[in-house]
Amino acid sequence: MNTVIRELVVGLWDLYGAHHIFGVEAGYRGFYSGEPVALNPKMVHDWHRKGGTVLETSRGGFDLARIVDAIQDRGFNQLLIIKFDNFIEARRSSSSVGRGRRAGATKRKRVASSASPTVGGRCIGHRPHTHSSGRWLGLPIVYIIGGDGTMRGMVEIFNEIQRRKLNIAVAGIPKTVDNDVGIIDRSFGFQTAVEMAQQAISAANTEVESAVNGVGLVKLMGRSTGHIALHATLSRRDVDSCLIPETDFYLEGRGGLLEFLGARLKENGHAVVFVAEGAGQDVIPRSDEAHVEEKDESGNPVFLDVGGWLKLELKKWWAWDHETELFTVKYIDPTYMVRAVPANATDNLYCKLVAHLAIHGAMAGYTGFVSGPINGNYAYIPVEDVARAKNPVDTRDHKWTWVRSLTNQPDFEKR
Ligand SMILES: Nc1ncnc2c1ncn2[C@@H]1O[C@H](COP(=O)(O)OP(=O)(O)OP(=O)(O)O)[C@@H](O)[C@H]1O
Ligand SMILES: O=P(O)(O)OC[C@H]1O[C@](O)(CO)[C@@H](O)[C@@H]1O
Repeated sequence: MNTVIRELVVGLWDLYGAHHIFGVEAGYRGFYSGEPVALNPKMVHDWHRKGGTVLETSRGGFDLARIVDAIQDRGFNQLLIIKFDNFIEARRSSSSVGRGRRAGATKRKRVASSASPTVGGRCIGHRPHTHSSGRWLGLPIVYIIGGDGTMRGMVEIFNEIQRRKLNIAVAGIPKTVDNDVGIIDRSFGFQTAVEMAQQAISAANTEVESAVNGVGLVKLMGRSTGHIALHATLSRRDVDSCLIPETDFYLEGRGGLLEFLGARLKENGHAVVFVAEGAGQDVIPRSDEAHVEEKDESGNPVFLDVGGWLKLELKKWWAWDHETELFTVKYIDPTYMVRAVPANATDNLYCKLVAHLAIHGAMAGYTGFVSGPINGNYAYIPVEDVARAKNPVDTRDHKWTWVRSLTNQPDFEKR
């Protein structure tokens, strides 16, 4: 996240002469409840080496009318909305607007503006250049970067801006560590998360190889998709079972996980299980019916803790079936560890590419688009398509087949 902000500020500053750039903190609500923070290349120069997000974050707070009012009233000229809380305001120096592709001769209205730049959420904006006549030369651009929820918010902001006939373009960069945004090849931050997950897996392996009948249980991020668990399994190889939201699994009986782990412990004396946090939600007993409805501030379902549940179930199983034998479960939950670190080299470079792609696309007059690679080709994609698209693990494709052959785990098909 910080790398994208850094690249946007430096790109706007150095490539397009945007010298009044501001950041706003704390989410979409920042449009209407926060004050912008002036940013410049000197200030952000080392942000690519920081984890987390310097401009703070939060969920929820999406109030469409107040957000677009803020854009309109505060004289936002160009905005980059990073993640679901960050906006960078920048300014195009010339030309016409096109929906997801360069419009032909769409005439751009020239709007006088001396308003100070506005930024919503964690926005970064700059004071618009004005022509010596005081006329404003550029076209305001709203850039939005974030996960599937952010993309849905972007569609609403874009449609409202269009409805109000505001002379503001909207651009976006998709981002979520789960890599659950569709159409684009991958989200920045995903490869860093997979790399960080290796540390948890190493620890699990070391612990269980040092124990008698040790089971290493690692719960990885992945609410609706198991990409991190899948890629961590393939890159580590010494995983005995990979459980993801896209596949069901069961514990008891023939072909169940417990039968499989019993055989592994008998054969090797230890085993490692990866479970994505969104897996097993339909097998965990829901003692508190109210819990079924729990949502986070953005309306996302709050999942039951599959890692804690599995740890208890494994312990109960062993106590029941092998009460005289030693057994231990080493449970590791690196959830925030894999997300709170600085971007690795690959992601750092990727952040620069998508950030500059978004700036150039917006400055070239595109609107309602998301920038990102499709089959390795960088593209501008209509935001509605990205907001609608999902990116589940395809359990029929080669990668999942590799996981199945590498772990030899059951197919959990109830017979
Ligand atoms: N359908 C929607 N319309 C408008 N705003 C939305 C919609 N869905 C989510 N949002 C808003 O978008 C923001 C981001 O959503 P959310 O918290 O789900 O994170 P996200 O962008 O999906 O990222 P991540 O995948 O990291 O969780 C939140 O402020 C939320 O209120
Ligand atoms: O920061 P929060 O609200 O706990 O969100 C955690 C969730 O965000 C994600 O990292 C997606 O960005 C999920 O994998 C994870 O469950």
